[in-house]
Amino acid sequence: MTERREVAAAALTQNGRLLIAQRTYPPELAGLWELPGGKVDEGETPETALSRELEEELGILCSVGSRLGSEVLLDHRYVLRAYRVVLLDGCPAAHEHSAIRWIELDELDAIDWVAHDREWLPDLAELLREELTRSE
Ligand SMILES: Nc1nc2c([nH]c(=O)n2[C@H]2C[C@H](O)[C@@H](COP(=O)(O)OP(=O)(O)OP(=O)(O)O)O2)c(=O)[nH]1
Repeated sequence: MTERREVAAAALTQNGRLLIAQRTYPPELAGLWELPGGKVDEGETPETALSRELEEELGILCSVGSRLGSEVLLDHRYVLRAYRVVLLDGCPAAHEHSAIRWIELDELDAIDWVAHDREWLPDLAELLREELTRSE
C-alpha cells in the first residue's frame, strides 16, 4: 500500500484563545468548524505546507511548532495531524472559509466540529490551559 498523504492542521493560539475556521465544502462538511490547514503537497514538509495554507486561507504569516495530539486516519489515502502554531504577522481573515472565530477554553465542547477534530479536544483544552497559565 502507498503511504498516506498528510493533511496538516493548525492549533493557532493567541491570548488564551484558539482560531477555528468554518468549512464551505464538501457539502457534508460545509458549516462545520475545523483547524485551518490542508494537504501537504509533494516535496513539501508539513511545516512548509501549513505555513503556505495559512497564508493562502487566512493571509497570515506563522511559525509552525511541535505536533499536538494523536494522528487521525481519515481514510485509506489521508492522515490528519495537528501542529502548534504561533502567529508572526497579519490579522487572520476568512479567504477560503465562510467564517473564522477565536474561541476560549469553555467554548471548545459546544463547537460544531468536523467529526475527526473531536479527537483533539482534550489536547486543545490542555493547550489553552497552558496558554492561560503563561499569560497570568
Ligand atoms: N484542513 C483541515 N482538514 C480537515 C480537518 N479535519 C478533517 O477531517 N479534515 C479533512 C477535510 C478534508 O477532507 C481534508 C483536508 O482537505 P482541505 O480541503 O483542507 O485540503 P486543501 O486545502 O489542500 O484542499 P484541496 O485544494 O485539496 O481541496 O481533511 C481539519 O481540522 N483541518
